[in-house]
Parts: sequence; structure tokens; C-alpha cells
Amino acid sequence: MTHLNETDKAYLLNSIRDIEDFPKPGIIFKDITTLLGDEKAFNFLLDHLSTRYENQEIDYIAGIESRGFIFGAALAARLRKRFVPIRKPGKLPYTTISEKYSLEYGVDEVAIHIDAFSSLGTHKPKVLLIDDLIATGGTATAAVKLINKAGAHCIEACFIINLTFLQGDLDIKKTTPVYSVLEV
Ligand SMILES: O=P(O)(O)OC[C@H]1O[C@H](OP(=O)(O)OP(=O)(O)O)[C@H](O)[C@@H]1O
Ligand SMILES: Nc1ncnc2[nH]cnc12
Repeated sequence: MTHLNETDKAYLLNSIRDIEDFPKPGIIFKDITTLLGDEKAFNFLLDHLSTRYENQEIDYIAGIESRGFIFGAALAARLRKRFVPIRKPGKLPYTTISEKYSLEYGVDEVAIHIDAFSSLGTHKPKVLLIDDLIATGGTATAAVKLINKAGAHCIEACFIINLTFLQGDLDIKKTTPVYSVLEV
């Protein structure tokens, strides 16, 4: 189904477990392992995402390490699209390009293989970016920049959960559509 009603969203949200004070005091961690461990909820989510994206022009689905790999690769297999991993630094074996981003304290980085998106005739490769969750938005904003640096076009950034009170999607929305299945 393209549109999820409030009952559908409550069903998915209830399949995700909240863990208080992980990994630090004050954080409520959204634990998606309970969604993955519930085959009905996981397939319900994948049915929804497949319906949303099946008729859109997409050449690649890129997932952000590590939880974005799970949803991104599952959706890519269903839609018969190519999957590209966006990884933490030092993990990819071939030549990479990378993008740094700020954390609350310090910096982090995401990387991609330089040839991840091979050119497809006349058009720039169209990429759907997927991650499980957007919090401050630092990771996903850097990932969108990386997709552009790699010569592709990010057609949408998709998240299963958006922690809306952090407004992490504001920067991405300046250049790229954002879709969040669940807003918390
Ligand atoms: O919006 P941000 O504030 O940048 O945070 C969101 C990112 O944090 C989590 O990943 P994490 O770095 O914990 O890695 P993991 O998926 O390997 O656990 C989550 O899966 C996102 O990738
Ligand atoms: N509250 C949270 N739950 C799960 N993953 C996260 N990544 C950043 N914040 C998170």
C-alpha cells in the first residue's frame, strides 16, 4: 500500500522496541531488531516501501552502514535494483571518496567506492538513499553529498524512523526530497 494510515503506523511503531539510556543516559534507543524478528511487520514494511518505489525511476539503492544495509538491501532485492553500501571509513577495499560530518563532539566520516555508480548512457544514475533512522541528520546529509560527489543524483532519502524533534532532515530537504515512514 502506498499510504499508511495511523493504525498501520502504530502497528510498525509497536514492533520497534524502545531501550532507555542506551548507549548513553538520556537517549531512548529505537531498537529495530524486534521489527526484523517479526516477519509479518518486516514484510509489511517492505510491501509498503516496494509499492512506494516500484514505479519510480531508480537505478541504485544506497544503504548507510550498518542498519541501512538491512532495509536497503532487502528493498533492492525486492525491486531488482543494484545495491550500494555507504560505509564507515577504512572498510571499503577499493578506491573510495569520503565525506566528513560533525558530531556533538568531534567528526565522523562516510565513504563510498569511487566507481559505485557506473554511468548509465545519457542520464546521471538515480539513487534512492535508505537508512533506518534519522536523528541529527549528520550521517544522511553527508551520504547525500557523497552520492552527488560520486556523480549520481539522490532522488529521495528514505528513513524508517525520523526523530522529528531533532529536525535532522532540514538540511537534506534543501536539495533532496525526504520520506520518513514513521515520525517520532
Ligand atoms: O542522524 P544522525 O545523528 O547522524 O544519526 C543517525 C545514524 O545513527 C545510527 O547509526 P550508527 O552510527 O549508530 O551506526 P550503526 O547503524 O552501525 O549502529 C543510525 O543507523 C543512523 O545511521
Ligand atoms: N535514538 C536512536 N535510536 C537508534 N539509533 C539512533 N541513532 C541515533 N540516535 C538513535
